[in-house]
Amino acid sequence: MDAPQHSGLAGPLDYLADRPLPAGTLVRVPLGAREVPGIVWEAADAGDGGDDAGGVAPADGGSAPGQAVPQAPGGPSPSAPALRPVVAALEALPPLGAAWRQLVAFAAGYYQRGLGEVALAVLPPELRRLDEAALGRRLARRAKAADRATGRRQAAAAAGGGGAADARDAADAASAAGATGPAHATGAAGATSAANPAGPAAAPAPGAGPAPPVPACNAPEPSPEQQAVLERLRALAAADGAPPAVLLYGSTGSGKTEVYLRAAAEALARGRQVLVLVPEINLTPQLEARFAARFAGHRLVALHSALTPAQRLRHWLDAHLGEADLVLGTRLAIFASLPRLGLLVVDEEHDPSYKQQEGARYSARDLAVYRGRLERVPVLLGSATPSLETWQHAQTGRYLRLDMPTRIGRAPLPAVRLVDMTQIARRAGGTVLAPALLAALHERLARGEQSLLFLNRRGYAPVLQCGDCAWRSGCPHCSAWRVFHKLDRTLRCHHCGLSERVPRACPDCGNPDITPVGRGTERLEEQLAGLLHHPDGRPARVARIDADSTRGTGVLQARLGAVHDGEVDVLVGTQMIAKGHDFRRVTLVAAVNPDTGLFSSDFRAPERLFALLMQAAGRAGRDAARAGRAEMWLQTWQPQHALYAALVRHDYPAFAAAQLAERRSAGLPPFSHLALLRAEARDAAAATGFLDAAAALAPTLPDAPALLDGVLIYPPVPTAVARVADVERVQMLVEAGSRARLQRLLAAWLPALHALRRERAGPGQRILRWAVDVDPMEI
Ligand SMILES: Nc1ncnc2c1ncn2[C@@H]1O[C@H](COP(=O)(O)OP(=O)(O)OP(=O)(O)O)[C@@H](O)[C@H]1O
Ligand SMILES: [Zn+2]
Repeated sequence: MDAPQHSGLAGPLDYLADRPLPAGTLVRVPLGAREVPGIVWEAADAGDGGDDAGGVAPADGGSAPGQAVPQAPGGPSPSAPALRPVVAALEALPPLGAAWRQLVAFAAGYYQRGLGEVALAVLPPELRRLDEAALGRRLARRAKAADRATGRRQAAAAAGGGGAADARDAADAASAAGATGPAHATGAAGATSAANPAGPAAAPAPGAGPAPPVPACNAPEPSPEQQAVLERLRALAAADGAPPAVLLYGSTGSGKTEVYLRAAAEALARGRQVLVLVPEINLTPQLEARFAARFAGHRLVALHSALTPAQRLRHWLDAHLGEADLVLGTRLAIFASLPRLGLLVVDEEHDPSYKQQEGARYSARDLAVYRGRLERVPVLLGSATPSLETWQHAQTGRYLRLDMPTRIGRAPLPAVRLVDMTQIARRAGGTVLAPALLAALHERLARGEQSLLFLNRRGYAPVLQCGDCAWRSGCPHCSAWRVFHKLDRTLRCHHCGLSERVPRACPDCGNPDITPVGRGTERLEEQLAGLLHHPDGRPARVARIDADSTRGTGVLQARLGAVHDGEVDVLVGTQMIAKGHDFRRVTLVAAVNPDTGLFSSDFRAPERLFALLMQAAGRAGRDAARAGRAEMWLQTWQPQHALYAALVRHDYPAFAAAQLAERRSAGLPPFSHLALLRAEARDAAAATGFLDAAAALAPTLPDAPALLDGVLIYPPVPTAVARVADVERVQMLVEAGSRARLQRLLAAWLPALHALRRERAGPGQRILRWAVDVDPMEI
């Protein structure tokens, strides 16, 4: 669905129902000539005859704005045009709770999208396709399976388990109450509050009595720092009102995950559900294993985009029906419906992948903070290198910062060594690794330790070139080079996906001598295989992990398993290997060419590079017994750079202070608030023209002087890769001193841009699409 983003046009529409439907009920409604899924957003007033379903947020609401009937809280007003009836209602499904609807409404408003668009986009696609009968069958099947499981669990509880079964029963009962639908006009609210463990059937209320026992299964004794953090968290959970978001600022390997596990155990013991967000799908299996091992008696489900549609629906229902106690997922899981949510964890909160980059461009991290406040549950943001926004909030006291500076087992952080590449004689083909680094790698091989080589560029070489003429392997459809992949002898564009066999000779002059320029992970792997050997002459076992080498289910997990089992001596990879992994035998991490991150036009590039390198360094020396020898090597042509100087001292606070000072003087976030207007067209002039016209519209808006006070609208510029798949992309930055100002302007301005787009239909004016990105991550 190519739903245009549209603000202000996409509030709920009114429909008729033959009986009162509780808010949060999934329905199918007519929209224009089509039938679309929708959600009852506001139940009609029970006193008005009960024939109005209230506002419905249809999936495509607003794409037919002429249909929009303003929401009339007291039922249809006499002057309103005839309402169309709801086609079907999925009454077997407990309605989506008030908190969930408020989260979605907030996200739609804040990120300037249609309500129905966001609401339906964040539900499992399969759910939208089910009809009442299919859903009924599915729920009946689940109920049967659940009965069997409850029997098993009650037996287990009798044998000494905790209050999980009780809380589950309460949730089941609540779901059942919600599912009766028409008889309970306030069913939605009833379901959410009944599902909260406040009733006698539930586990002890927060703060009642001493801390509940934590299941002891394979849990280490917490360190003093972990202990202190957990005590503070306990106090927060027991206090009245919404707790502040907590930044868990802990070194790599300080045991943050162990804190999540224990905080989760305490929430579970209170009968609550726990949501844990991780930045990348490929980090979910290992974390899932850790949680599953710890919480054997609890239901744990994953929610991410790599699930099959059927799995995603099943897991979503587990969460929504209150049957899953723990939900572990990537950014989309922030919208999971959790009737008894008690704790939100955002691991590696600084990670850019929490920002959705298409459609509704939301930040799952920011929404987690909002959701925590809304539902009055603790939010734990964990990082060794927090985002500067979060760090600033911790400085000003908006978030509570809890520190864990010490690595488990008092292991020191790896020593950081800068290799000054300007001092190393250039050889033909480029120096792969500095001699000192090569020697350090051989030391590890001799001791039977592992090394990680990190290069954030996949493929064999980023470009091929002809030795005779000016030909280079450009992409015909993008302003980018096509990357040479040697293994399957292709030239591939990483932007549009175009893949072709490598030509035998230069397509322009016929010269057979075309050569790779630069180095990607494939080439690094190949070169290392010839360079590295054990003391007895055996070649080193080199493996590679990047998006190319790990296609296919299970490949990545198998390869990671080989590293954990010691079957690999040197692991080469992209940022996929830098994050999260708890490798025990790695004592050397090297960044082969990190400088590329220093000179980006994006003001967040240094922040991202610093975090990535700190995180990569954190993969070394995680086993205290070997940590004394752990090293992080950086090959750089910029040895004096302040970023590296801070990295050598492991000094995130100094780096953050310097960056924040720069941002303050440049008026950049977190000291200002940004939105990007993007336009795409076949022709760059049309995209630029649209944005210029949009900028010209702003001062003509009603109340423009007040709206534009303290707001800067910059001239449109091409994006970093300006053309992708023959589409030109231009963006325009809008900067405001406060969030509220930015929101006010966008809410008034964007609706006018829909009209503008329709007007600009002339030759050379047409754009393909436009969108707004609030709090953009990449500039
Ligand atoms: N209290 C403890 N006693 C002993 N071992 C512990 C303790 N806490 C954590 N560990 C172990 O220390 C290692 C590092 O812990 P963990 O993975 O939780 O760190 P982290 O802070 O999440 O790391 P990173 O941010 O680098 O991913 C793990 O192997 C974990 O099992
Ligand atoms: Zn391309």
